[in-house]
Amino acid sequence: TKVLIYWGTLYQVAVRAGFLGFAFGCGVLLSYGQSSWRHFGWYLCSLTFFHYSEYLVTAVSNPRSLSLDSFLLNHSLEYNIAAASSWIEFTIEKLIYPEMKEVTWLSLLGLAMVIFGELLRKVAMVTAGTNFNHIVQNEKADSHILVTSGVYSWFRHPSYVGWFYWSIGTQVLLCNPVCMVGYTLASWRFFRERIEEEELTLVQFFGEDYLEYKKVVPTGLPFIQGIKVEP
Ligand SMILES: C[S@@+](CC[C@H](N)C(=O)[O-])C[C@H]1O[C@@H](n2cnc3c(N)ncnc32)[C@H](O)[C@@H]1O
Repeated sequence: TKVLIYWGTLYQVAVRAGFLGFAFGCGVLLSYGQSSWRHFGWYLCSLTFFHYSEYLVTAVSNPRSLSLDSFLLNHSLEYNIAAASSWIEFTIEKLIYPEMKEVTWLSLLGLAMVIFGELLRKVAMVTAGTNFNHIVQNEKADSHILVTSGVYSWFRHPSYVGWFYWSIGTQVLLCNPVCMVGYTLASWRFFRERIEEEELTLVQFFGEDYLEYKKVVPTGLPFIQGIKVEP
């Protein structure tokens, strides 16, 4: 007998979505159990929800840019190392000093940061619509317009602000002191560089309009000013 197997893109999407849903379910079980891994359950839910919703919101707000990469699961080697480091830190500290992982108020603060960051990022994606692309565009599409409304009137980079606080929030949630510091430094440096590159292209695309916008609206990230322009 012949068996037809479909290995196309939709299958690949389903595998990732199914895996994220399964891991999210494990997170829910851990969260509601009485085990001391409860806060790790919250973390697992936060992480898998983030990656799943990146795909979902891209599908809704900018479907033409949708691809397997929209899950952001293969962001970078550094991103994967950061994730693995936080699991290792959590496990080691939990073995040596279990009380450290039971600081519920700190985990709740982390969860609040995660929810705030997640919401801000997704609101930014929806607000920018087709102007939002996971891959920073080097050439201006005809349809690309400058977005300055809603959360873009608070910050020039609301989705990066959201992701920044989300990432630190995951480590506050896990009560991981080493990764809290590490994530803050690594995310800050990553976004400082990313914003400079991105604003270089945005000034090329929108000229005076972007410079005016830049005068009025801050980046949203602490101590990051964006590109410097000669007067
Ligand atoms: C991953 S999105 C991030 C957008 C923005 N930096 C943020 O944090 O919300 C990157 C794309 O957004 C575009 N972009 C950034 N700011 C924009 C704005 N104010 N209006 C329109 N497009 C923008 C860039 O050209 C780039 O292709």
